[in-house]
Amino acid sequence: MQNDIGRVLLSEAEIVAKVKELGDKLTEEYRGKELLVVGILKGSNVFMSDLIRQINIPLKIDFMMVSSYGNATESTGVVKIIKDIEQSISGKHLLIVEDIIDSGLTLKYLTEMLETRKPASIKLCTLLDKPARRKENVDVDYVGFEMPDEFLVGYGIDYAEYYRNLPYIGVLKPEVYEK
Ligand SMILES: O=P(O)(O)OC[C@H]1O[C@H](OP(=O)(O)OP(=O)(O)O)[C@H](O)[C@@H]1O
Ligand SMILES: Nc1nc2[nH]cnc2c(=O)[nH]1
Repeated sequence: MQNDIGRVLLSEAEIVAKVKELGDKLTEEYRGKELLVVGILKGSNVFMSDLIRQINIPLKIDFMMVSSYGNATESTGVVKIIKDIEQSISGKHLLIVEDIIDSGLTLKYLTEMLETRKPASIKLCTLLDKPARRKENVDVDYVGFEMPDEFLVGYGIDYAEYYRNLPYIGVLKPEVYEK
């Protein structure tokens, strides 16, 4: 698996430091508020697990699972909800956690849909952002790293469901796609 990585763009240590920095900011932002952290599966799983342990106030967690990419490297633009949040979000402060924002199609759809359920607020936190790829304008409140327009894997982010367990973010060697 490690042999398939052409270049490491973000090391494990850089990610750990950034997650701590984000956790400190979120602790201050949500102190005294009823916080529900919602991870968008599957990609956010690794980031979310690390992030919530750096937020030092009471909080609840939930997950949504949506599908927009399948095994493709380009968004299809069609967002399908596979698993929904299992509790009422009315009056709660929602923090949506993503691993990566690319076209913005997934979050645009999700935030508009969740707004109709009348939460107290919705904010977005993503580890990685690729602003050059944006097709829909979404306001992202917390961004770990801005990334170039390359297909990334690792730290929860997959190619054909593999590489999610890499502790760093990298790009694959071109020959991996030819397999
Ligand atoms: O801004 P967008 O272009 O909409 O892309 C972002 C979405 O793509 C990725 O998920 P993916 O569909 O690959 O599913 P996964 O999280 O299960 O890997 C990522 O986790 C975001 O949810
Ligand atoms: N694996 C992967 N999925 C994505 N979804 C949106 N952007 C990306 C990316 O760079 N890599």
